[in-house]
Parts: sequence; structure tokens; C-alpha cells
Amino acid sequence: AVALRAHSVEEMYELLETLGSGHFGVVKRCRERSTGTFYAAKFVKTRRCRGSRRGLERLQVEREVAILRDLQHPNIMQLHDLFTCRAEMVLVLELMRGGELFDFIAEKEMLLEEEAIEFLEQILLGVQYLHGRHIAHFDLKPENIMLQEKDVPKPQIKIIDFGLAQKLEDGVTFKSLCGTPQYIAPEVINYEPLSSATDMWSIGVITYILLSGLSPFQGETDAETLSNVLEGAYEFEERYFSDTSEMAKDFIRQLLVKEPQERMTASECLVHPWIKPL
Ligand SMILES: Cc1ccc2c(c1)c1c3c(c(C)cc1n2CCCN)C(=O)NC3=O
Repeated sequence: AVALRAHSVEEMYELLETLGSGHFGVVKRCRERSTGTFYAAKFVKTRRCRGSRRGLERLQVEREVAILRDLQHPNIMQLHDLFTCRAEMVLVLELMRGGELFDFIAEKEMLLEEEAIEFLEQILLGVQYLHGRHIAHFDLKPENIMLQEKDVPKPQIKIIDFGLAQKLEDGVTFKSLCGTPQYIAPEVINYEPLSSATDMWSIGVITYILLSGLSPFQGETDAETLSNVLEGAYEFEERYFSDTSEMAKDFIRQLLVKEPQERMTASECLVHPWIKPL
């Protein structure tokens, strides 16, 4: 169980280099003094006095922690320890030495269909587990898919960053305008009720990127990207998709569907002939 510790994180962990920073805060590699095991420590400033922005971050982190504590799946990031003090919260998380899937694709330009399927199957198993517990991630993108190790034949992945995740209470329509333009579904832009289907649209975008290195809706500006998403305006550019299988294109077509209810669910994706050939 993850206890709320009164001590400072530095009593229990030796802080090492910064792994990344961004809206989520700062993430540092660290080593647990008692075991010598390496982890990732995510620091989020939550000092209330700096205006509502900090307060909002604290709420997001508290929601993320509540969700993470409840989850136990090989493809979902595990919370190992938690420290809160007035000015900040520190989440100690499994270390994913392989870094982001985003960087992995960038290095390789694009993946073979077999490699893409390896990643997608794990992402879909993690998302199927989340949706089965009525949790939507709402920020699925290659930056939030981390690799345990990267120089291995079949890298293991975990989904991270549940800062925008929500428990989907039946009947409660959740609307929110956040997420990253390239990956957000039409209903997010139209401020319509969001659901687990919103995550499935993002998986369609991620699949398109894994196979081509291209982002299907990206425009010159965010505004252009958002209007491309609303029009559902994407195509399989011949130059990039000439040797992509029809099965793979069908998989993407059945996710990049404007109507949320018409998109495949994670479970349906896992038995789609492209993922689960007979
Ligand atoms: C090797 C490496 C490099 C950058 C990392 C991480 C690991 C990392 C990690 C985590 C998070 C939330 C962010 C992380 N970042 C920041 C970027 C995440 N999109 C995490 O939970 N475990 C990580 O290893």
C-alpha cells in the first residue's frame, strides 16, 4: 500500500538527474536508499498561495493519485510511493528506462506493422483494463506511452500521466476542453459528452503515426489541426501507406469515426483481424 509519508522524499530516495519536465511537473530518476532500486520521482508544485493555477494542479495530481492507487495492470504505470508536503507532491513511479514511445518512433521514422501491433496490443490491453473499470485516460498520445527498455526485441510499455483521467460515472456527462489538438476527438472540440470512445479515437491517431510517422490531422496551426479533426479530414497518403496492409487501414478507419458510439471499443480492437489474425 502507498502510505502518505511525513518525511521528505530525500530521506528515502537519492535524487538523480532530471528525466523530463513539462505541464506534468519535473521528473527525476531516483534511487530508493533501502533497496538500491531506481524509480522515477514526479514533483508537482501545489503551493496554493500562487493563485488558482497551483490549486488546479493539486486537484489534478490528487485525482491522478486516487486513480493510480486503484490500478494494477502490467501496461499501466504503478505508483510506488507518495510524499506530500505543503508546497509540492512527489509521486514515486516505476522507472521506464526506454523513454517515450514518441522518441522511439522518431528514431525509427516508422515501424513495421508487426512492431506496431506489438505496441498496440499492449496499449489496448491497458486501455481495456482502464475502460473496464470505467476510467478514461483522455490524454493518450505517444508521449504518454513509456518503454520499460528500448533496445530489446519486444519492448514492454506502460501508459503514464493520468492527470486528465476521469472516473466515468454512469449518467454523468463529463465535458472538458483539454488534451493535445493532434490527438483529441471531435466530441472534445464540440464540447460534447466524453466517454471511453474518446480514448479510442486517440488510439486511431497513434496507430496512424506508428505506421507512417505522420500525424493524420496536424495542420500548420492548432486551429487548423482542430478544424481537420472536426471534418474528420485525413487520408492514407500513397507515399507513406503504399505498403500498408488493408487490414491496418481498416483498423484505423474503424477508430477515426466521428460518431463516438460507432468506434471500435478496446475489446473489439483486440479481436480485429489486424491485431488478432485467425
Ligand atoms: C527515461 C525517462 C525519460 C523521460 C521521462 C521518464 C523516463 C518518465 C517516467 C514517468 C513519467 C510520469 C514521466 C517521465 N518522463 C518525462 C516525459 C514523459 N512524457 C514515470 O512514471 N516513469 C518514468 O520513467
